[in-house]
Amino acid sequence: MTGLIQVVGGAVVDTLANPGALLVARRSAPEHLAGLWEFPGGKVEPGEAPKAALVRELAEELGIGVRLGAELPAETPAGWPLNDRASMRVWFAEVASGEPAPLEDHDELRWIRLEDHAAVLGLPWIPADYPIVHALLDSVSALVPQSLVQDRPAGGANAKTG
Ligand SMILES: Nc1nc2c([nH]c(=O)n2[C@H]2C[C@H](O)[C@@H](COP(=O)(O)OP(=O)(O)OP(=O)(O)O)O2)c(=O)[nH]1
Repeated sequence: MTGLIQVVGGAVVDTLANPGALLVARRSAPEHLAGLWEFPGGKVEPGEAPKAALVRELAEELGIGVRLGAELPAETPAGWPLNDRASMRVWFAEVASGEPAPLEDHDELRWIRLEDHAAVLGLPWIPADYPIVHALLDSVSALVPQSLVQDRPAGGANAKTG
């Protein structure tokens, strides 16, 4: 018997290649979560693959088609613990079709700049999401040097071209 509820969430960014902004969603229900921000997504249905569930949830909730990118690595295969019974796996995603709108479960959507860590962390998230948000910010910050290094010779800071 496994009582685990598998939840999937989307870290929807402006572009997967160079993420600068994250789409966050404010829950309108249930009452104890209303007003808190989250990664749009939801529960995987029986027999459904997690990534398919995420694509379905983002279409239902936001009216968008998405391209999924990498998964935000978590410590367990079930992802990030939300409570005793539920864990969430999170994938980066970008909008492939449609315009995000709060069609279901949310009353507001917002694009927030990822470089402004204080603003991102200052939102009232669902409490279980804070470790995920921290990991996401770390992961995106780590992307910047990698992309800057791409055109540089492999020799680091001492490598000179002239
Ligand atoms: N989608 C989402 N759910 C989260 C996050 N953080 C968090 O603790 N949760 C919790 C809230 C809910 O108890 C559960 C997800 O349930 P849900 O209500 O979004 O799932 P669903 O769309 O499939 O809805 P339903 O069929 O149960 O009505 O996970 C998050 O960032 N995103």
